[in-house]
Formats: sequence, C-alpha cells, structure tokens
Amino acid sequence: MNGVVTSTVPAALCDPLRNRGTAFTHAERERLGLTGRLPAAVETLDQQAARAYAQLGRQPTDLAKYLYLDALHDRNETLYFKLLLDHLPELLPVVYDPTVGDAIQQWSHDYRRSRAVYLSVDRPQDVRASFETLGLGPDDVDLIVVSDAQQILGIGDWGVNGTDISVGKLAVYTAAAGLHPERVIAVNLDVGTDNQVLLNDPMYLGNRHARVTGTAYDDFVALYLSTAAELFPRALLHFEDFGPSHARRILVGNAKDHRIFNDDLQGTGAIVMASVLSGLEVTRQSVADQRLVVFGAGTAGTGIADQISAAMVRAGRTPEQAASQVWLVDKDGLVSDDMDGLPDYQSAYARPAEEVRDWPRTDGRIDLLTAVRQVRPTILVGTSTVHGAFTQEVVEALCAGVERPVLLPLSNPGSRIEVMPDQAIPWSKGKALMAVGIPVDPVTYDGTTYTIGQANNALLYPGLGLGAVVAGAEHITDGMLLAAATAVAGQVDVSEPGASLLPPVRNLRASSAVVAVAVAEAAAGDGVATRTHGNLVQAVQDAMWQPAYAERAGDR
Ligand SMILES: NC(=O)c1ccc[n+]([C@@H]2O[C@H](COP(=O)([O-])OP(=O)(O)OC[C@H]3O[C@@H](n4cnc5c(N)ncnc54)[C@H](O)[C@@H]3O)[C@@H](O)[C@H]2O)c1
Ligand SMILES: O=C(O)C[C@H](O)C(=O)O
Ligand SMILES: [Mg+2]
Repeated sequence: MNGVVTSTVPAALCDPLRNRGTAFTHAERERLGLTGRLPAAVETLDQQAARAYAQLGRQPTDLAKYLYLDALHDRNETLYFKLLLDHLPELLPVVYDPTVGDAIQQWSHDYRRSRAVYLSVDRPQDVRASFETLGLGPDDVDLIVVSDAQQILGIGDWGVNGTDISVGKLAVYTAAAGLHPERVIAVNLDVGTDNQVLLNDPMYLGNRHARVTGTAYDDFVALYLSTAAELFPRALLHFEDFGPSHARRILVGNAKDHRIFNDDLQGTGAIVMASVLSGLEVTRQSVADQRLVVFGAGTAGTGIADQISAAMVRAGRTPEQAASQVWLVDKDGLVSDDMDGLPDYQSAYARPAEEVRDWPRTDGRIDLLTAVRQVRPTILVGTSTVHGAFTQEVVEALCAGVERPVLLPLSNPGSRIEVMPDQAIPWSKGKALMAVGIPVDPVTYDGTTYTIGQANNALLYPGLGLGAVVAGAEHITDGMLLAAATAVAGQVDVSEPGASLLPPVRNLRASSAVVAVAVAEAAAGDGVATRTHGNLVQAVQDAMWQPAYAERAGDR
C-alpha cells in the first residue's frame, strides 16, 4: 500500500481545475498531501505564466505549440487560460483555427488524454453512464459543445479526431467570454467515419466503420439530445461541424424543445451580419437593398443567407422579396428551381429557371463569374472550401458592378480560403470591404493600410453563449442573434479609410461582454429569459470566470 501511495502523483496535482503546481503555498502543500512533492520555490501565477510562455516559444511549429498547450490544459487549467488570455491574438490561431485543423488530422497519432466525453453509436446504452462519470448535477453545466465531425472546418470528415473542435470551441468560450471551464462539456458523437485514410490507419482511435445514416443516425442524435437535456436541463447545447444534410434538420427539428444552437449556421450567420452592418455604415445603404451572392451553399452559406434575408425582412421587405435578393452558387453553378434533387436548404433560394434562361453557361452551368456579372451583388460571400475561387476576374467584375462591394471569403482554414486580402484588395483597387475567417495581416495598398477583421464565429458565439447563460435563455432566438451582430458591429468605427469591419481579437473579452449584455436583453425582450438581473452589466461581469487561483487551494 505504502509503495502505491508514494509512487502515485498526488490527486491535487492531477486535477487540472485544482492544480496550481509550484504556486501551492507550503501550508497548502501540507494540507493537500503534497509535502516534499514540489520544488521549494512558491511561485505566483504570473511567474508560472512567464515560464510557460517561454517554453511555448521554444516549440518549433504551431502544431507543436498546440500540443504543448493541450498538455498544459490537461495539467493546470488556470495557467492555461491565463496564458491564452494574456496572449489572445497570438494564441487563438494556435488553439483554434487554423492550427486546430492540423491537430485534428493528426489527432489519433498525437493522442495522450482528453477530458471530452466520447459517445459511440455502437454503445447507445453507455450514453447516460458516460455523462454520469462526470459527477455533475442538473445545475452544474452551462454549456455542451458536440460534434459528429462530419464537416470539420473546410477539411471534411475526421471521425473521432474531430473531438478537438469541441475542445477548441470551449477553450474559446472560456478565454473570450469567461464561461466557467468546470461548467462545460466537450462531446464527440462517434457515428463512424467515411474517411478512408482514417479507416485504414492502424492508429485511428474511433469506430472503425462507415458513418451510420438514416434512422440509426437520427435515433443516436435524439438519444444524445434527450439525455443531455434531462441530465443538464440548463445547458445550452451547441452543435459544431455537422454535415450539411444534418445540421439544419437537427436545428430546425429540435429548436422548440431544446436550448440548441448551431454555430456554423447561426454563429456564422450572425458574425457575417455584423460584417455586413459595418460595411453598410461605410456605404450608407440599408440592408433591405442588398443583393447577396453566396458561393458554396452548404451549412454556413445558407445560414448566412437566412440571417441576411431575415434582416431584410426586418427592414421592411416581404420574405419573398428578401429571397429574391439572394443567389446561391454551388457545385453545379447558380442554383435554379429546375435543378433536380436540390436539398431543402438550397431550394428556398433557388432562382426561377425563367429568370436565368438567357444567362451565359459554361458546360451547362451558370458559373460564379457569370452570376457576379449578371447580379451585380453588393455582398459576395465564400463558404465553398474552394481555395482561389475568387479570381482576379471575379473580384474585378464585382467592383465593376457596385462602388463598394462587401467581400467575405470565409472558408477555413487558410488552405481553403477563396481569396486572400493581399490579392483581393489590390484587385479591387481598395474598393472591396473585406473580412475573412482566419487571422491575416493588414494590407497596404496605394498608401492606405487595410485592417482585415476576422469574420469568424469565434468573435460572436462566446458572447452569445454568455448572454444566453446569464439570461437562462430557453431558446436562441433570431432577435438574440441580431442583437449579437448589432453589438459586434457597434464596436467598430469605420469612418477611417481601411478600417476593420470587426473589433480586434485583442479586445475579445470586452467585446464578448458587450455582446452578452445585448443578447441577455434580447432574450428578455423575446420572452425566453428565465433569469432576471437588476444590473445586467454587473451580472455579466460577475458571470465571467477569471484565470486566477481561488483564495484557498483546493477550492475551485
Ligand atoms: N468564418 C466562419 O466563421 C466560418 C463558419 C463556418 C464555416 N466556415 C467555413 O465555410 C466553409 C464551408 O463550411 P460548411 O460547414 O458550410 O461546409 P458545407 O460542406 O456544408 O458547405 C460547403 C458547400 O460548398 C459547396 N462547394 C464545394 N465545391 C464547390 C465548388 N467548386 N463550387 C461551388 N460550391 C462548391 C458544397 O457543395 C457545399 O454546398 C468551410 O471552409 C468552413 O471552415 C467558416
Ligand atoms: O471553427 C471555425 O474556425 C469557424 C467555423 O466554425 C468553421 O467551421 O470554420
Ligand atoms: Mg464550425
């Protein structure tokens, strides 16, 4: 017995939420059974952070940095978030997009451990027990991020490797908006994978069969939803990176009964709405008068079309008029109503075949360039995953059509983006009002420096989630999404030439707090709030977890 005890790492050093390593005082070390198990120095969190940051700096690649931070996350959560928060613009691209995409591709090879919950379609009887192992009660969980990893970023199906998109999204929730790290759960729904590389990789850690589909898939998602909602009735259920055929169906089918949020549809739609609102500040136009072309009409693209057309309706258009100001271009070209087998999320915006009968075609399709020439869009969005799709010709045609087009190539990661700003800004002669999904450097053209905002849902969903939690919102309403978008756009001053359309990542905590207040107000206005607060600004501040050691070691 003795031998076992002395060779075991003490519990206080193993629990990442309680561990404070060399910051434990001597009295705490004694109380927690750590006497003699740490070097003599007693450090502050700042001293530890300085060492960790130096260690991080010695990692040779972003992927190595990701793995270093991942291990730190599993060792000492306070220190991890301290580091993240102190260096957010530098580290967000490491723990999140784009590096998380590389990490996911390597995940089974790099696997050490993770606190995520893995739910296997082959063991539905384990779903409840898997959550119960966490030892959390009905009031203990604010948020669960789940992914079935069918459409990770723009890199497709990564099966159980996609676990880290849930982990990464949660890290951003905590870093950006102070969601309490102990009150959140990352979940992977392992329904198999159609990724042949994974299925033939001896290291692959997930279920080694094709994705289940049909009723078996639907039943498993329903089981997840009902179990999570029953065990953690206050939790917001965030869906991430589901495939296009499932994402919308799951959201629409369950929005009435569950506190459910789809980030790729709703979060992306809202951050794009924020970019558009800022762009309209520059052009001094109404959203009601916009013409939107979406290239890549999947989950994100149609979510964006929904949000922008909903805003047109709020600005006075009928739903039919709003839909008539949207054009979708997908693999088979411009989406028109004579196409066979259109998915429902595209058919809502299909153009009448009659209207486009005389438009020029290439190989029978109306391509993006033609659509841009014909429509003269005021807003062009890219969510296609097709790198380079916004060619010089397309950008020039866009600028020939309107004075200051809004240009949003949003595909992630960088290897998928439709065009980089350092190309598009000169091609547009500085006219395009741009934002992109990944962090990029400013572009100087003709004496003006253009700061490119990051139209990534990460600038929006953390504040949205925090606001929903503070309000105890039963649903995420369109009003809450628009409030979030308006609050984000309200934080930028676009009067200077080249100004960013979105607030900078370095202000993300403050920006998220502003979003949270607006969202909680909208939740109350829409009648979905279950908690009221005398002073909402203070309530939001109080709800934001800070990376600092609690008074008494061992307390969380
Ligand atoms: N910036 C953000 O916040 C954000 C949010 C969500 C998604 N995204 C990005 O958007 C992209 C799409 O994500 P998704 O979840 O919507 O994926 P998705 O698979 O649901 O949609 C992609 C769509 O592009 C279409 N497409 C593929 N090749 C095409 C081509 N050659 N021409 C025209 N259309 C083509 C597909 O048919 C599909 O409809 C990804 O790169 C993702 O990272 C960005
Ligand atoms: O995860 C991101 O970086 C944004 C978005 O959710 C995506 O799927 O690309
Ligand atoms: Mg996503």
